[in-house]
Amino acid sequence: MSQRHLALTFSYEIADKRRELSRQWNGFLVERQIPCAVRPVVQNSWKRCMESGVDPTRRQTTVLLSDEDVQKLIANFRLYQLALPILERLAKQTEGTGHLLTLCNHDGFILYLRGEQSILRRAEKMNFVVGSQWSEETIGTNAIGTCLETGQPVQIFASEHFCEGVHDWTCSSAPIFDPITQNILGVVDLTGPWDYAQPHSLGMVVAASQLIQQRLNEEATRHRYRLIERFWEARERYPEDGVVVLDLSFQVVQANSPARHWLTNNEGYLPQLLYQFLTDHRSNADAQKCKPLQIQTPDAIVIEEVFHGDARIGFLCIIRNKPAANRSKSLKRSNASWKDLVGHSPAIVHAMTKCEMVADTDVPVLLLGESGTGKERFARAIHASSRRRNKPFIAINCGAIPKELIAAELFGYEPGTFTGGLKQGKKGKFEEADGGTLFLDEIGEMPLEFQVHLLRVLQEKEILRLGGHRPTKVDVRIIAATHRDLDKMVQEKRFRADLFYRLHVVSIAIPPLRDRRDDIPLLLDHFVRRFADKYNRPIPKIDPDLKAFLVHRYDWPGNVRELENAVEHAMLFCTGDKIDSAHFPPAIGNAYLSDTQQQTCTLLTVDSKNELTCTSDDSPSGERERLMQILSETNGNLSEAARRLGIARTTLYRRLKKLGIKKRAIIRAGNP
Ligand SMILES: Nc1ncnc2c1ncn2[C@@H]1O[C@H](COP(=O)(O)OP(=O)(O)OP(=O)(O)O)[C@@H](O)[C@H]1O
Repeated sequence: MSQRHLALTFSYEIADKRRELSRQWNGFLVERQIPCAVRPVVQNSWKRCMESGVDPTRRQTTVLLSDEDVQKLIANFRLYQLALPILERLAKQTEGTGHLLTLCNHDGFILYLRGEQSILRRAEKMNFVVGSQWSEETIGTNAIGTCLETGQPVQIFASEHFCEGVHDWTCSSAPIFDPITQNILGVVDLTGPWDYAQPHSLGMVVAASQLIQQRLNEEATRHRYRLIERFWEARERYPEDGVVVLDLSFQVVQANSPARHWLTNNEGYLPQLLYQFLTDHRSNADAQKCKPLQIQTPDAIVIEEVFHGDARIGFLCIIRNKPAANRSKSLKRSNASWKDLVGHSPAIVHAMTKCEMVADTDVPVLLLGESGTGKERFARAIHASSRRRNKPFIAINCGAIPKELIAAELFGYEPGTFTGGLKQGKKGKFEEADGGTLFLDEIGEMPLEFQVHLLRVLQEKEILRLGGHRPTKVDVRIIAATHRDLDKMVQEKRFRADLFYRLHVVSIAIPPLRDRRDDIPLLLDHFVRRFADKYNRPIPKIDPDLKAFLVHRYDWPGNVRELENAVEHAMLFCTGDKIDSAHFPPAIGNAYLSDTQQQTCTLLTVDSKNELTCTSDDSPSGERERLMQILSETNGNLSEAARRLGIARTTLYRRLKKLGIKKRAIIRAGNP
């Protein structure tokens, strides 16, 4: 069903029913003196439901887990055991009120459900049972789903529910947060037939969630103490080595100074190792009821799990006193894929080294940099030097796909899902990239409401095609890129924090060209050779003044892409053996001409005492001193002086000659 069709259905077909229910409900509210205007929280939720195509005529949620899957979720849901005594007590207190008490996980799956049999039977009609999902996406506006979306306690009254099948109910939910990451862990909810509803229900779930939150915080503090205790034990045992303890979200809890030093020099490497450790040695189910595991990595880092009772609570890492920090220096650029990346500036070599260090792992990498700096080039090089190199590299620009199509593009669709869609259905990019790498370019442009779906796929490693019922496992390494400040977007709530942390296990900054001018001559030569080859012609030379301008003074707002296009333009228009400014695109040609004018305005001359002065009236008075200073600093070395002035040596000679500056004046400046 198309968005438009849905919108029409929403507005015409069920509007009457909705109005009738609203009237009854508002009457009920007025009777009890409760304000009854449609609230922004409900309006916003309806908008989200419309946008994600929820069918308002839906009568029940259709996402239901098997008993086995429910047991697995409960086993890994640390909140469950902790909340159980509080929930059991509350269930007793609400007996006879016609309400059902539930605890749901962060995906909105009901894992705990208590209440009277008659109400449970009524609720079954809309699939309100253990294992069913109550996210907004599956069953529209409802307290559980809306609370998960907004992170706020909420009560949703009868016809405020988006889907028809839930109009006879009123529900109240309050969230519980992870004390460390502040992500929502779950939701406590009270649901009952709308005519039994009480505004107090919201207060009750808020009180219950606060009590559970308090238990969680106490537990987190106990875990932190245990981690710090483990740190001190290890510190005494390994006095020569770096010692660091980290919590489950790989945040450093405590580190000694050798470890802090190592962490600064090897930013992002430890989370990558831990991620690899978990992928290689532990499934989630193992994390409980088993013994702590200890391994030593080839670069002499010992990783040991830290347990508290049955539960894993963090990691202890011992960085052996071996110069592991030099590891990056000894790393050889082994693979041909890196040879296509031109650059020898420290900034680019640092980025390449970091990329190569993580290339052969499966950790997600986030590449940060302005447009045209080479992020996709880096992503391809990472893929080509990983063990996935013989599988597909699929790139997708998240900013270039219309919002409505993004789910179909990434997850694919089954036959007959869309009018106008392919008859046989279509694979999404995740399936296309199976076994290989998926490059999510411009990830900052990913619509906020879609981010939760992407996060789920990254966590579950399985996708559900649109219109499909059976999820498909996918094995994909994610590399994402953006020119935006994602940190800031997270603070402004324009990018989900949980997705951000998932994507940026390792983040690598690709510097703009103006911050690595040393690379410009190499890149100019590289592209001149490449286009000479492409257009089958001899290699021309770039005019030295123009080259000096391009290397030292032009700003390159479009970075390497601009440079590449500019050289291709020049190669197309240059027919002789020398490229000059007229062959470059007008923007660069004009910038060069105005730069030359500025340079020649500040003419040098020599006074009667054979000393350098400026003739330009409007030239700054300090100019003379500056030039003398440069000649003095370079000991009269004209090549070096030209380099510092950002002009070609021939230009400096020409000017000196034009101004009649004698060798003697230059030598004097060099030997004051
Ligand atoms: N270090 C490099 N050596 C050689 N070519 C490069 C280098 N960096 C970038 N390029 C070339 O510059 C062009 C732009 O690079 P790329 O598309 O990777 O940039 P980007 O940062 O992904 O840009 P955007 O953010 O706009 O997508 C490409 O043609 C690429 O091959």
